[in-house]
Amino acid sequence: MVTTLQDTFKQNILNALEQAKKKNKSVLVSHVEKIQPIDPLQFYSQGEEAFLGERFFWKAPGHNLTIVGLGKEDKISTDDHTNNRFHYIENIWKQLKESYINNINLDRSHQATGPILFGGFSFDPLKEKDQKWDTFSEANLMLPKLMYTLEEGNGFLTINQLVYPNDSFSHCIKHYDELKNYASVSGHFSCGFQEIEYRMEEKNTREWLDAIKQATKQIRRGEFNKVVLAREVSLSFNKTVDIYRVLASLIEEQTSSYIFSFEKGRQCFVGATPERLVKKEKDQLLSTCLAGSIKRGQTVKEDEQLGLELLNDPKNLEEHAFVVKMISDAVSDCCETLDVPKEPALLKTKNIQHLYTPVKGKMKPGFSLWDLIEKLHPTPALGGYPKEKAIEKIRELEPMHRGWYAGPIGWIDANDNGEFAVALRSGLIEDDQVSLYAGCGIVKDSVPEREYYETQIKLNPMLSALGGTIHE
Ligand SMILES: C=C(O[C@H]1C=CC=C(C(=O)O)[C@@H]1O)C(=O)O
Ligand SMILES: [Mg+2]
Repeated sequence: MVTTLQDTFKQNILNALEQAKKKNKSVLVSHVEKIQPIDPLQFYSQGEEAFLGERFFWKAPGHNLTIVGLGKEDKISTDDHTNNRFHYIENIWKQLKESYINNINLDRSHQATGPILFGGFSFDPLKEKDQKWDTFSEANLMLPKLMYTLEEGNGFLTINQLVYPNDSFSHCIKHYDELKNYASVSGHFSCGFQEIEYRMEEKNTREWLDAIKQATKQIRRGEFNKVVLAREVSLSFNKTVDIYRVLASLIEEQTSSYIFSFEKGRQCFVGATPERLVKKEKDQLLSTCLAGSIKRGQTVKEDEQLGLELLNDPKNLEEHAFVVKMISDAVSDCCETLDVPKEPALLKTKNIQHLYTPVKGKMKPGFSLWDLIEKLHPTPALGGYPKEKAIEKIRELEPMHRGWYAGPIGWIDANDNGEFAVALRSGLIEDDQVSLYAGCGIVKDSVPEREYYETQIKLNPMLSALGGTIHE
């Protein structure tokens, strides 16, 4: 594989063709070039005709990184109903890199350029499948044909092309020229105001409230310490949901969250989550403990008071403490040093404030990003404590199927750098139908009605992006 920022594409194709013929198998050419920054959403929408159902969008909080992928040059997926899926993906990715990327020459100074996998995982591969999530595998990652990266204001275009032994040089060059055209966009995506009508149906609310009562009883009996229980609402719109408007609105409103979309055929999984699962950059590890919530105030003063209340509330501090303990324990084996603040701080999004403890580590050699994901998922911010018991309880008590809600979603590059977030504050869109999900950390002092109110707040980012009403 050859990756370069210079215009050596033709030479790379010649080399790749020679190697493909010699080995009698495909070789990946991943061509990266710096381009004038373009609007990521314009690029995304430009790919609609050719790549609908095979696109992704990812924006990290702030302005540091946005990536948009169009088309699937290769994919790794599994419907394996065991917990082995992270290492399954790791092994196939390793094989892909060995067979395709055999004279790797990456410019390592820019994040998320060259060959990367983007995708996600279901929350629980052992839970029986639900029809709604049929097309989403337990793990689904794609190597895009074409990818735009906006990193710190710099634009890069990556074209990934598998070159086969019988390909002709002219065919390969034509393919490249065609793909490059997708980056010829100008201006900014503007969504304008549009009235959208919808009907909302809450699913199994009574059962959900009962599940909380049952969970708190079992916690008080000492069966386990914490479980996160989620619920679902269904929305029916009077027309097909416009995914660009949803993303544009999330980008504008949810500036401290990861904005993501992953398309699978006619369905699109979208969200704005404030929760990082893990980021790995060389030997630096970052994870986030985010659990414990309170609404935002109407005034600066009220907002500060609510924040202070949260920082001192025993029930929320307990919810948070399980997450800090589990994440610190889970990554400690992989790290030479680990930095975990003793007290949580506040992380505020437009709609909600959370208790927040960042975890930083310097990794020991020999551990991969996949190892970290496997150890961390699900954290007690979306599973519970202890981990296995909590997953069992979710299967038993939660009256719905999570699908990819609360699963890891993100990207990894060819050098094992990457970042995965937890797919919270999310929904599955199919034409004019949307399912939204929100959950709450249940501990011994949880009150069902208060937890219900908390999920209402957590539904608001997606409801607002879809054009819906805010309940606060
Ligand atoms: C499970 C969700 O949020 C988690 C993340 C932050 C705060 C949480 C809480 O306070 O309950 C949850 O653990 C969700 O948004 O669906
Ligand atoms: Mg909570």
